[in-house]
Amino acid sequence: MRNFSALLRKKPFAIPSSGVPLPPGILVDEEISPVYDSKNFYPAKPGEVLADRYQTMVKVGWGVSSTVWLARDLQGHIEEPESIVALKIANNNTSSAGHEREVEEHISTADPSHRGRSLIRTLLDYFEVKGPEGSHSCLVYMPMREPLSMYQRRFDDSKMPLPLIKTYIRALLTGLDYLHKECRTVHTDLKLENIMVSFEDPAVLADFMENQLENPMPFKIDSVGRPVYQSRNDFGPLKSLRSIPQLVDFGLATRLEEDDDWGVWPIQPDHYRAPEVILGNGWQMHADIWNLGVLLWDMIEGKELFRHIHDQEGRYDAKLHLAEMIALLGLPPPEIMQRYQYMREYSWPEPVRREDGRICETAEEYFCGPFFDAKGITELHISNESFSDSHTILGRFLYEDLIPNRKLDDTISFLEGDEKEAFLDLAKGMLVWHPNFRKPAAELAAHPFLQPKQKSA
Ligand SMILES: Nc1ncnc2c1ncn2[C@@H]1O[C@H](COP(=O)(O)OP(=O)(O)OP(=O)(O)O)[C@@H](O)[C@H]1O
Repeated sequence: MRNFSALLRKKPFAIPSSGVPLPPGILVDEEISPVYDSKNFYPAKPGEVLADRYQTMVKVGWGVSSTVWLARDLQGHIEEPESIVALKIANNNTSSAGHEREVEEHISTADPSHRGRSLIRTLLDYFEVKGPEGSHSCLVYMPMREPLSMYQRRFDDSKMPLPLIKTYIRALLTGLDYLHKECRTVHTDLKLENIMVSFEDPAVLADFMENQLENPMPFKIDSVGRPVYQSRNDFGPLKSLRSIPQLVDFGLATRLEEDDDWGVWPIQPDHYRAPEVILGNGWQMHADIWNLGVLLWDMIEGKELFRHIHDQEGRYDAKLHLAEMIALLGLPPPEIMQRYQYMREYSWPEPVRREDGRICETAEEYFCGPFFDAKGITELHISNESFSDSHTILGRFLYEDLIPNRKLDDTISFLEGDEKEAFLDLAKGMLVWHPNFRKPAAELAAHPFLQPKQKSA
């Protein structure tokens, strides 16, 4: 029997394969990465049909081990409106796409009725494509407008309006509530680039795609003959503020099924790293709450909270980071110190390689500890100007001279009065040394600071 719906399927159309050639000497997109190896990337070109279904049109992003393309979905009736998807085409040598797929499939099915699920990017489809040097996993997603880092820059002074920021924070917390409670998954890599914003109006995407046909991407051919296209991801000015944020990139996410499952290896971008990760105390979902707590400054102030975490050569320095945490939050409580001393000797199940190539077996080696005095119980009363109360702790911080004179309350310039107080109250529920005393995502989402203001009659 003939399959009539297949006959009426959308057809690939001619797509100009490239625009202006770029000089071979300049590095384009993924080529910038120090670990770039051309043969690992799929040589995607505009106009090709992958998996007999997706016609690639324009490259919109790249990472160290993937490129991201917008593509027409040819499935569906010829008269149905065009459907555009985003394809993340992974390198042939990476297992992270398989892991990402597994986690995202779990997230899609854990509880489809939860409000937070729609605030997390999930997979639409998955397939493999053969390249000249092996097989590449392709993850298919809804197309999104841009990462939050780019969206922010569309506003004066890169500051989104406060009511909008509040809505976004509430949405991200609702997403995290789903991820933590229902999916028992830790994202581990929350940053503005991993929060993507949806299209506020379908016309934005339609106009962009139209424009690509008239004005194709510049490209170059690299030294081994692979075409490298220069990605385009500027979808132009906002038509409205009707976008919603989604948490993306689950390549490093970790599932912790049981209450006593712990992650021990290093996670999180340097600025957003939770203290339990640096101290080697083991981490769970609460590490994401710290991470988002730090990210609030990027969203509200347009600046990072931690300012003194790099040494003079610009390398991340964990002792500086802990010193700044102490300045902003006071000293860690005794339970954290006890656990730190107890875990210091703990070797990871597998060694971890640092960026500088050193192989490390413990958190202390990795982050260049020790950080606190191990000599029994030491009573230390801090009474310098930067601390209002005195604390009693186990073990002295070994780098007291590095503690900067900063207070959390002074880090906020964008808010005043009651708004500032309410914001700090929210943040102080997230930036807590003891992970168990950080508030869970659902409780934080209901915080008064995040609730829309009632309009007076
Ligand atoms: N659904 C999407 N719609 C539009 N653009 C996207 C989408 N997903 C990703 N991108 C673009 O591609 C870029 C890279 O995507 P993503 O963050 O998923 O990869 P990555 O994790 O950085 O890659 P890698 O794992 O290879 O390092 C994003 O910063 C964004 O610009």
